[in-house]
Amino acid sequence: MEETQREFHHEEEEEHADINIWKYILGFSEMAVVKCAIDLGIADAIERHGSPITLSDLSSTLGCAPSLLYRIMRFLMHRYAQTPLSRRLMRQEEHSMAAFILMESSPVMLAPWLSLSARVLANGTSSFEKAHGEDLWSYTAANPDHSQLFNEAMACDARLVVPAMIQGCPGLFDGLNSLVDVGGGNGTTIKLLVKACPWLQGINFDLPHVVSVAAEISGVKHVGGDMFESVPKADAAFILWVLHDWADKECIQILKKCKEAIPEDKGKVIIVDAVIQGQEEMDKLTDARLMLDMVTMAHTTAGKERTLKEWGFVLGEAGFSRYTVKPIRALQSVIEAFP
Ligand SMILES: C[S@@+](CC[C@H](N)C(=O)[O-])C[C@H]1O[C@@H](n2cnc3c(N)ncnc32)[C@H](O)[C@@H]1O
Repeated sequence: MEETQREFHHEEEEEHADINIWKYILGFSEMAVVKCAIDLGIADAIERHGSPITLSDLSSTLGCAPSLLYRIMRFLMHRYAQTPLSRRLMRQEEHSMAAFILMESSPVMLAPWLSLSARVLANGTSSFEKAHGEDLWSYTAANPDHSQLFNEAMACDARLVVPAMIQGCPGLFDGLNSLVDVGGGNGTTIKLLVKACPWLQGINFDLPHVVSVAAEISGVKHVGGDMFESVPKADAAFILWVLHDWADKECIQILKKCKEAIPEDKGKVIIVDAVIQGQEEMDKLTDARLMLDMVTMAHTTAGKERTLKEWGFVLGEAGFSRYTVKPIRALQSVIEAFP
């Protein structure tokens, strides 16, 4: 009996392998076709049409062959309900993720994936540097087009995270008069925060080449600089999706600079970053967080997604006396750290 069960289990595992190996081999097509759909403007054309559209109308609107478009649509329809998810592929939409997909599927960001194994073997040589000869931040400084694409991609995420944070952490910004967003990109995050909490004076702090081209935002001052040297003073420092780009040593240095920027008695640092959970705490976004960790491995020099224990370590080393962690409806959690 036991032998039969073991055989059955083995057969099941083999079948699982037969199916899933194709997901590994062909999985890339998923992002590539989604990019193709954005490039063609499929979701935008359907939205403009205002009601379900026939294949022939859609293909003539887009100016492409119906037979090829049919196969693209068959793939997308098979995968995605043509509702909130497909709307995220529109370029101009509140929850659009088009820029994020275009950034991740750009040749610049795809090239480092090809040398991921070399990085793992060499234990440290960055795949991005191997592909481009410099790290991501030097590359964006020298390539304004890529910098713009990168900042627009980050802004897509900010538009999802900020409402999730405000809903999931009521009172997070109460009692603060000023807030500095460290590594704030083009200022989308602080713009949304100041809009939601109009009593806040906002500072958007990022590298000079990023803030010098950022659009003016009412209630927000753009400041260029280097977070490893100093961070502009404010009642609280906010840092979204920045610390995961760095190794522990750099992460501790950035946190120390954030701590210096806030009042010792009533200041706080608000970190918004992923927390990698243990087996028993897995949720619907666990897989996406593990994928994100692979992205940080491919695209940053020594960044990583951290477990709770790893967050505790860097916060302790940076001199924070206590911290709280709150999951929100996003890839990231909110960590409040107090001096
Ligand atoms: C992954 S992006 C996050 C952007 C933004 N916080 C968001 O999530 O929308 C990391 C940001 O850190 C900035 N950055 C990198 N090195 C920096 C430095 N030394 N000083 C200040 N900002 C830096 C980059 O320019 C980039 O905007």
